[in-house]
Amino acid sequence: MELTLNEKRLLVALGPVGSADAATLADLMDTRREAVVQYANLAGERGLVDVEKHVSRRYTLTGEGRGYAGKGLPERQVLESFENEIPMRDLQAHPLAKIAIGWMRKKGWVVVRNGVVQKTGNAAPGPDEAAFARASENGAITDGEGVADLLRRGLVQEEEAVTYTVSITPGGRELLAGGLDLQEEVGTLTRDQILSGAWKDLPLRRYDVGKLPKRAYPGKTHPYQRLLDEMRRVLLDMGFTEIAGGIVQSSFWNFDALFQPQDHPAREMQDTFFLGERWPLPAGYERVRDMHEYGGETSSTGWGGTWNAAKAEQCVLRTHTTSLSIQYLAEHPKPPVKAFCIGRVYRREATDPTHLAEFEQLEGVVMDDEVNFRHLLGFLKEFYRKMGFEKVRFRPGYFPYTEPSVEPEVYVDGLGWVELGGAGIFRQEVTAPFGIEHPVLAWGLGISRVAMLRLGLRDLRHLYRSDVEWIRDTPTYGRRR
Ligand SMILES: N[C@@H](Cc1ccccc1)C(=O)O
Repeated sequence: MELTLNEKRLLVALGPVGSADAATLADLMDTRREAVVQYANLAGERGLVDVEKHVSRRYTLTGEGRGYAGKGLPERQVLESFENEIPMRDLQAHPLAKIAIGWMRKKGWVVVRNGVVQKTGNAAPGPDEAAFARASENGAITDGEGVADLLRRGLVQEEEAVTYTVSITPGGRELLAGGLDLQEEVGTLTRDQILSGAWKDLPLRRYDVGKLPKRAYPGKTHPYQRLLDEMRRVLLDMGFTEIAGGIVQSSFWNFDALFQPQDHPAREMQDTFFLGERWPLPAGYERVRDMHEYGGETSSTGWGGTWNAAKAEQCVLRTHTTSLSIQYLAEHPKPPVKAFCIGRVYRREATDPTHLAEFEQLEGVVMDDEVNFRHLLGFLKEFYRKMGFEKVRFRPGYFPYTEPSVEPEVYVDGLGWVELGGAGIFRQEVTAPFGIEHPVLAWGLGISRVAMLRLGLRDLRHLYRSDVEWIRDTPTYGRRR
């Protein structure tokens, strides 16, 4: 490709000197330093110049440092403010006392006896003071003894200065010797030039369209958060109300209200995070108790045995968001209800690429006059389709609170069928104690898995890491339909 005019001008400027830093060249060429670096990089790719980057560090006074400039470090100023000794209480009146006293003692300049500060007679300036004096005088210093101390105290700050040296190569010399056509190039065309066809004869500036621009990294939402927002949008668009609730729940709401027997294995210590706290049982809890013990007023026989109120009062980190669904239903026992919740849940699991002790669930309930199992399957299919999963199937499942119960699965290329949660119709053992008389469709979906699949991750843990590279490289896809 042909040289740009700017590269040619760079070679012409470099010819007599051979090598110069970018700032000098910018003066010579009457342009900005950044522009010179850009031209030099272009010419460098063609082997016409060499570009060398130097990074140097220097240390300049901070605002606080400037405040002491010329007067000395606080400990020196305070030390010089009294003769041989002074009562601590008087010394504390000095405006710099707070900073200075510690340093004076640390440096062995003073000792404190019976509330009196006494000079030790030993107060030679250390390398930090010498460095500070140099910085005060010159405004900046290069690295050296004592600088690290000043840096730690926030009296100086590090600054990086980047300079570039550009040198012409033999290839560049040869080209220059052959003579360069320095005709101005045209970077923009006027309407007239286009209409008259004059553009065909103009020396047009050339662009390398194959070249990638410098990447910009504007702030952006975390890919996982974006997916959660997308799911929320899907549910809101389907007419659902969003609900939320605390992470800490009583066992009553997390288990008992859902007809989970008190000796159910999920209620063991190794599956659930139990907390020391207890919550009082809600009014009307007796109906839940009766349901567990003998089926209450329904045809159910319950689980039998004696229901233990103390066990129900014990708090847990919610193991599923179904604990929120049932509370919402208890407060809204009359149809229609369409509610969902996106929330984090906690289980005592050994952590591995597909299991975490905390993850998100998307939970929902639909209650209405005539809703049935087919509506549930239809809803789940539609939700997954909107999330980009076309192939969905249902396997029979079991949950103590639903009958029938299913486990939805989606098909993912390369992985096969992946289980993504549970769903079903609440049993009368769950609904009756709260006076709910209509069918309730319910589901709880593990959405970290969905996100993992959508984002093409192999490890669930990645979602919760602040891996800046990954966040930068993950494109912000448009919404899927
Ligand atoms: N709570 C179940 C999911 C579920 C919710 C609602 C009904 C049925 C199943 C789980 O965490 O796996």
